[in-house]
Amino acid sequence: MINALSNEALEQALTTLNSKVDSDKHWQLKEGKLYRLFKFDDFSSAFSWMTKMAIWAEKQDHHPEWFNVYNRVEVYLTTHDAGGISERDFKLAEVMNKG
Ligand SMILES: C[C@H](O)[C@H](O)[C@H]1CNC2=NC(N)=NC(=O)C2=N1
Repeated sequence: MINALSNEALEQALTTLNSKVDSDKHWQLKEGKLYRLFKFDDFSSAFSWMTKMAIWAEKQDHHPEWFNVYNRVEVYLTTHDAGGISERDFKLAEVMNKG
């Protein structure tokens, strides 16, 4: 079992995550989930990134909710088991930022 982060811990973790990257790479809270838009050069680049992330996600048993159209991937992270956003979502967000 894993706990959802408190609002305070969530804001703190979000600030730390975003402090490492430029503002076009920032995550935000949307619909109660950790959200970021990723943009790639083309579909091939987007999909190869998704494939790499999918393999990592499967190994961790923690999976993204995502929507791909051509070179754009919208990612929403949440932890159903915790009923909110947990450390696992922030770990996955870090991995996704690195690509
Ligand atoms: C049974 C299995 O461990 C769970 O359903 C896992 C699978 N992947 C998951 N992915 C995400 N994002 N959140 C979860 O709570 C979750 N739970």
